Amino acid sequence: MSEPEFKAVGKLVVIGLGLIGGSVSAGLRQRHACQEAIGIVRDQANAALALERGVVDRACLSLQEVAAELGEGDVIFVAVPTLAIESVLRDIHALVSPEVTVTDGASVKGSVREAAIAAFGEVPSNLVLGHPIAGSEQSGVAAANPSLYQKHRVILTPEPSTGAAHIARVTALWQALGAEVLSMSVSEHDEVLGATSHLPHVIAYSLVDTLAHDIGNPNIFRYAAGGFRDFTRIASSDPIMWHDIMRANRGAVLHSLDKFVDNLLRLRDGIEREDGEYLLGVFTRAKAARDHFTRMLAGRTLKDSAALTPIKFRVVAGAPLQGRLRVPGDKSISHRAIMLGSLANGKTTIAGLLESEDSLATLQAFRDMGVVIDGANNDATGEERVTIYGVGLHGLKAPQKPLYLGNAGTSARLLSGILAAQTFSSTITGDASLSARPMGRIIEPLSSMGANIHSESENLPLTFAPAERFAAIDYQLPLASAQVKSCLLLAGLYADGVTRVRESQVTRDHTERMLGGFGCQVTRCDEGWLAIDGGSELQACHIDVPGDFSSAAFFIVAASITPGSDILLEHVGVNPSRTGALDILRLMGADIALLNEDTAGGEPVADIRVRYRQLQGISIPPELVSRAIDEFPALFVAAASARGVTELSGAAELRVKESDRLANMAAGLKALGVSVDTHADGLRITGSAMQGAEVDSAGDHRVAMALALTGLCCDGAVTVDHAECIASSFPGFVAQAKQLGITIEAIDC
Ligand SMILES: O=C(O)C1=C[C@@H](OP(=O)(O)O)[C@@H](O)[C@H](O)C1
Ligand SMILES: C=C(OP(=O)(O)O)C(=O)O
Repeated sequence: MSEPEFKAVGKLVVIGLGLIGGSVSAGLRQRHACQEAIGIVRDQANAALALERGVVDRACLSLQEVAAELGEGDVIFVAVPTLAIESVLRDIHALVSPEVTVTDGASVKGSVREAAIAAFGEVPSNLVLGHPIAGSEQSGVAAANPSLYQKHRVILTPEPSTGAAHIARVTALWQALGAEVLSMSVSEHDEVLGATSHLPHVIAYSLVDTLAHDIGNPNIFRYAAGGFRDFTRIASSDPIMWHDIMRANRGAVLHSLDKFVDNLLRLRDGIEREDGEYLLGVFTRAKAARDHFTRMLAGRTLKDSAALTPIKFRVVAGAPLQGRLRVPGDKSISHRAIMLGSLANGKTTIAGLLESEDSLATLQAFRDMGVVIDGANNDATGEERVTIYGVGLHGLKAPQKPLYLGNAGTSARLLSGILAAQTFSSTITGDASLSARPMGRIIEPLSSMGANIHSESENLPLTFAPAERFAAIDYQLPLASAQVKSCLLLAGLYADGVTRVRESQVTRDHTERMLGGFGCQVTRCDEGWLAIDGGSELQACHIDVPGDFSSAAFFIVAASITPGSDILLEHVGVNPSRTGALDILRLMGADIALLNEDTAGGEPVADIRVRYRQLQGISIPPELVSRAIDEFPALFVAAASARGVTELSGAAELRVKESDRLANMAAGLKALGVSVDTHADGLRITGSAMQGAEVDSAGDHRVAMALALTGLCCDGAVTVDHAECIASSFPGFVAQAKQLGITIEAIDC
């Protein structure tokens, strides 16, 4: 490694060369990030070992030997067991200049602060308390590892009086070791660590101790398989250190331990009573939480899409598209299957559920309301299935925290219809994009049913309080929206009387169809009114989710614009209320055939064969707009590669999707040299040759995937920034695009 231009610290003195202290010293030495690393050790044997292993430049038996050499810029790192810290701090107070920065690595911060007050009479401004979250069950200088802190977190707990220069120096020290530095208060730190680190150690020690002593059977360890080994790894940690930690953080550890014992007793009771549902509830909730946590650690989180690992797409024109594949499950149908399965009586199974950020947000929301959802697991045929143990219309439980719906508009609006009618309060939140989307469209009709909804300027967060009365309404939809229609049909399940809704344009009818599958008929009355009876119970069923037409649309356009292409997309949902894009593309001259037409779970499905044919610009018939609403980003790319002009009007809704899709697609296409004029509710695109450039998804999954398609007909590569947002609907987009022969790379930023 090359020598850095400046040293993070001057001289480093580590008092206590165990795993923690030894790794700091070895790491800074290896990175040439300190002038000299000096270890203060107990005895000659440890001194010799530390020197031999290259952990320090110099080893001494007492601080006194080096104290006089130290001044501003130097750092003393205290890494002795927690209960020995006070006497070390007394030595430092007596021997060392207050200009020297002092820090520590103890797991409990409250007791170190008390030790400092006992030793110095206060927490001195040169003492920066810290804790690296990078322990291991190994101990001693022999375990010192220069990379131990790489990509780990270090929590500093500075006091208001701590000197800024000292904090900066300690921060630089940890950053030089590759760690991420966070800051929190002493009490917050001890509470969090009590629950997440100290409690698991108590449990691991206790479990091994129970098996070792109480059962008294030596064979027990001989046959202890993976589970035991994985679970008890930390019971091999240094007993003295953990003895000290438990005593030092007694209050917080007892608090977490009481909660755990209480939960364990309830689990014991559930096992005794053979309460399968309770056991499954605990286990599936725990598995979901643990999987969520694993995803978070991997940087793939159901959180703000800003927290996903950033990627760019790079696409270049290449060979024709060839081959066949099945796109993942339909997003709209997946949301509804989770919702209705949760509200049904009995066990619903779902095959082909979409596992994307949006649908998983819905799934998590119902888990947060006490619904047991298991899977996806392989069934006997090898197919992945999700099982939902429905709680009935009135069985949801109050969530303990706001329901976080990420980027999912469908989830927010449909769920609102359900939450507005519950007897408990709840709040829904979302990422920045979802928080900017209009919610007045559902607040207004739900409020007229009696719902009690609070929001600032009709945006998320929305808070639902129990309604005094919840009554059916007749509602003529003022805009074309399947989400609003579905929200009201779901609310209608809970309302007194018959709820009626009427739409003036066709929108997707998955809710109506699926309610029928759950045994609750939505009646189609005269003059286009849909009616649902309040109090209709839902009966669990099996749902087969077809491939998502909106995801397939990207490949349909890709094959239509790439000369020589011929692809087959299998088992795609072709519900006529969704396939306006097929009509539009056919009007433009596309060669698309539906084969093997069938139904699955009450939805029409087919294999879609697409062959290249030169497209022509058209004026898009207004009656097709609501049936093609999500496919416009892809259709705009078809228009850009077509001969002539394509015009669209009556599509103002595109401005309030995950982003303003008219503006963002126009910006992307213009950057490639296409002539695009936008107006309030549409645009005009003149097909032309395109030049590769860097374009931006604006965090919108459909814009990201549509702009990627432009690379197929550009002269030069197209790079799409902020492409990680595709996880909302189609996490496997790149892999499937490659499978069809598209030359696309996802580049980590
Ligand atoms: O009901 C649904 O599943 C959806 C309806 C449409 O939204 P609007 O109802 O806002 O048009 C669509 O854009 C969205 O992707 C999914
Ligand atoms: C608009 C979309 O979804 P939602 O409204 O559920 O965020 C979409 O997927 O294009």
